[in-house]
Amino acid sequence: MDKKIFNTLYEKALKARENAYAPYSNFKVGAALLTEDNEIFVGCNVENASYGLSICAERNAIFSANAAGKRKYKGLVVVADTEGPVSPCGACRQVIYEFGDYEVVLTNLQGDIKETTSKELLPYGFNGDDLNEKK
Ligand SMILES: O=c1ccn([C@H]2C[C@H](O)[C@@H](CO)O2)c(=O)[nH]1
Ligand SMILES: [Zn+2]
Repeated sequence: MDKKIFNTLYEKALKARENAYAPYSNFKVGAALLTEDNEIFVGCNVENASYGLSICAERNAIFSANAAGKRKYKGLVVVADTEGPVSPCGACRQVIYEFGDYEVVLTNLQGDIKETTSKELLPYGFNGDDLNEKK
């Protein structure tokens, strides 16, 4: 990912992380998503007393972009206070995968970086094509 674009997304993700509502895990996560038409949507994790209802930062950002009608992305940056770059959960990998192939940069507060892609994060991923296979 271009350095300038990364820096912008990283700053936005850090800011979104500050808005995380994580009173149960105390694990705050932020995400920033760049659309193909250069808009940025952010997300943070939002937990719930009924733990299973919690939403991750990555899905929050992608759903927010969807709510604005944006479904084509160029890049996603995710940040958390982890020892190495944060690793998205399986549910988020599936949602990230839904919207094509784009750059994903996983980071932490120290600025450690893992550069990957939406496809690479979910090898042999399930996609909508499989739904029509038996027709
Ligand atoms: O990549 C990740 C991993 C975890 N979480 C959230 C879910 C939950 O609120 C908390 C602990 O799992 O962190 C994210 O938002 N993104
Ligand atoms: Zn997740």
